[in-house]
Amino acid sequence: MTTQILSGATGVLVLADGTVLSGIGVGATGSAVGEVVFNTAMSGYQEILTDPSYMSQILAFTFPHIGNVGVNLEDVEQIGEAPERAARGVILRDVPTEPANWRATGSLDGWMASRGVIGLAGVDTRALTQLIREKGAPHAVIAHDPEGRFDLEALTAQARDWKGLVGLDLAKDASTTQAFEWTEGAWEWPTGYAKPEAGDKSVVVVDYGVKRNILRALASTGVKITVVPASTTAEDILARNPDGVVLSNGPGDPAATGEYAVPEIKKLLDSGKPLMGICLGHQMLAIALGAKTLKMEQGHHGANHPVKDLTTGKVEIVSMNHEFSVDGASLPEAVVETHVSLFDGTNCGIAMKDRPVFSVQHHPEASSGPTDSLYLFKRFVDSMRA
Ligand SMILES: NC(=O)CC[C@H](N)C(=O)O
Repeated sequence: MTTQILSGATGVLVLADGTVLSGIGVGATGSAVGEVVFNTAMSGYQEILTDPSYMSQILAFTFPHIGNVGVNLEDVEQIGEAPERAARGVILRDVPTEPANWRATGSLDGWMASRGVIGLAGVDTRALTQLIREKGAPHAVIAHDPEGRFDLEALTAQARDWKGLVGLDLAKDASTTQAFEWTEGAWEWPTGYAKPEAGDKSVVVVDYGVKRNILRALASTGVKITVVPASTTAEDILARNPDGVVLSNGPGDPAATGEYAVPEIKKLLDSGKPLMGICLGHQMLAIALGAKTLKMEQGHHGANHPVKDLTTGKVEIVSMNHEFSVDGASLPEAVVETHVSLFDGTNCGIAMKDRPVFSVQHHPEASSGPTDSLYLFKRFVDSMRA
């Protein structure tokens, strides 16, 4: 890969080893440091770019045409007013064209600029993806300057000095600081999927960086939802007398957030209440049960990942976004492995043998991606009603 900046370049990606990719800056100007990951989804860029689990990451889309339909305020966004709680950098093959969609309220470029998301377009994303596949997710700085002034040495040093995601608790920054009731945004349950009916049940969602579509999916079952901060104690959660607890997705290293979250999850387990974990919530539930988590060589980010449900034998195509995973070999006796990735065999789900407690690595709320695993919300709601 090149270490030269092409003439006329207004954006760069500088890796910790000194590799430089240059192209056209889009979105916000300035620079941001993070780990570069690639996402293979072909649609849903607005949902992906507002997923809090991408905090401290720079996202390269493998699909070349991103931004064609612009952005709209009606489609699902995973975060409201806190754009810093998501990916801070985006890498694109093509410069986004003028939006062509009757629902568009603006361009991707303008939306990124207004949210402080720095973009770099016109780079060889296939070569970048191959590099990530060979060497793992590199630490890097993405920078955009309309005048094309880049201090490559300083940017390389910044990338090299960044400590990375291992050991980093980001949930505390992604989480709400106040408990609140979620009353908005139930959607119509898609046809063809048995709709969970929660009746008068209530849940507490522990927000480690929760995607709004998890709340919307739950709201669609009729359940009463209280969202609480990541640092909430089990005592405070149980004092709300919920019928079940959801441990949300979120950014960062599960072992780091687990330092304060896992002792509380253990107490929630002792309460015997139904528990459902998603992604970071899955990883920390596994730690609470005695398993280990690892930084993956190849993370999973996309909307086309095959996962096998080992209890039914069915394969579901799912949305994925993770760089850490539960070490399937470390699962304790009390736990069964319920799902595995058909890409690399990594663990994608667990359940307790004797309690209504389960979790998955993938995203049943989709957003973006297919809805094959929506049944998991039904499994959870049914366990609260049982
Ligand atoms: N989507 C998530 O919750 C991600 C969990 C965790 N931060 C990981 O990268 O593995």
